[in-house]
Amino acid sequence: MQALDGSVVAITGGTGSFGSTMAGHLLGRGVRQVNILSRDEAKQDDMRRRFTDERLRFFLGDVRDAASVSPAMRDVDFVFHAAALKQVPSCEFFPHQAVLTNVTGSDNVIREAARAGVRSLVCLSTDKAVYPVNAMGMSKALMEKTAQAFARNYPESEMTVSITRYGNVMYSRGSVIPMFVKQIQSGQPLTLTEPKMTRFLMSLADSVDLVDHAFTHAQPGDLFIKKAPASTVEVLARAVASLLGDEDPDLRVIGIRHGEKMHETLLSSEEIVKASDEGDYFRVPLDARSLQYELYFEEGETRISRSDDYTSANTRQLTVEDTKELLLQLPEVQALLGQAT
Ligand SMILES: O=c1ccn([C@@H]2O[C@H](COP(=O)(O)OP(=O)(O)O[C@H]3O[C@H](CO)[C@@H](O)[C@H](O)[C@H]3O)[C@@H](O)[C@H]2O)c(=O)[nH]1
Repeated sequence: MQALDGSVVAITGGTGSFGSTMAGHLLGRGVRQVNILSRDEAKQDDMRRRFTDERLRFFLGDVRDAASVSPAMRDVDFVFHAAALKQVPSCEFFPHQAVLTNVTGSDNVIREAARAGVRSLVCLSTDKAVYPVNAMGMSKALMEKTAQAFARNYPESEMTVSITRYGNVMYSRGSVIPMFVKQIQSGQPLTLTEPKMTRFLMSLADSVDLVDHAFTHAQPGDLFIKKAPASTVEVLARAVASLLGDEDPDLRVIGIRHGEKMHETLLSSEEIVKASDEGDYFRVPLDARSLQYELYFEEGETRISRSDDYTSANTRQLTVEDTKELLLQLPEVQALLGQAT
């Protein structure tokens, strides 16, 4: 168990919603210093003013440029790698940009962190990396492979690299929940891509817990998944509308967007057979075999057992009432309804 108290943590993409929430959480946990690496000086300035905490240090840089990553890694114990291009439609139109940031950039972060003597690095991934159909998911899948290859190829490294994989984070910037809120507030119909499409729903607080868990429990190359319920897009729209007092919202179906799946997969059946169930989490250990498969043949490594994928269609399905309950736990929804605690 590696304690975070008194340690120095670097967060790539540290001004984004994940990164900045994680920073606030870590400051609360008593870390000595948090290095924020990001590209946008205006967002850094906003964050500096918002936090007014001397333990925050800001580094301008881009994960694509290894030389700009290295200063943020100096004397760092833990790294949370959240920098990414993560909008599905924009990555679909500019896939090579996704490769540069999500694959090459991740490789740079892993190398620079290892070189700087970091103890543990957690990479942030997404359900869209499993059986990927869009460029964002494909690039994140390659990021996962890059992290696992580091663990496999450098077993002597002092650094533990692990991965956390999430479903949709509720109320994240540009996502469908704040969009539904705006549509209701301005009296417009709610636009549904496909009413029966399902998504895993997680809060930002849940995702921070998952990173914390990985920092303190990971073995090299581990992949962690938090179990989560799911709802259909229609249920989500009705729940948001109902919270805002509209029990019979006007729904308009606009059709599936570029690169979208009807249902997401958090864990493939191939991963499930290797995973251990740790209560709130699944943990998938690294397949640490080398390329010399014949060495393992005799030991009968193959353990094939039939299993289903863990998907947003077969996890616990939320009703409108369940979804409302989940939404009411979000600080953004509490603020919206004037119930901030
Ligand atoms: O007008 C709209 C827009 C979206 N949706 C649907 O709502 C769901 C959620 O959409 P959105 O909030 O845009 O999230 P996703 O497209 O699922 O992907 C988001 O969530 C991923 C996992 O958190 C992140 O990795 C991505 O960056 C982010 O775009 C999907 O089923 C969409 O089809 C609608 O019904 N109507």
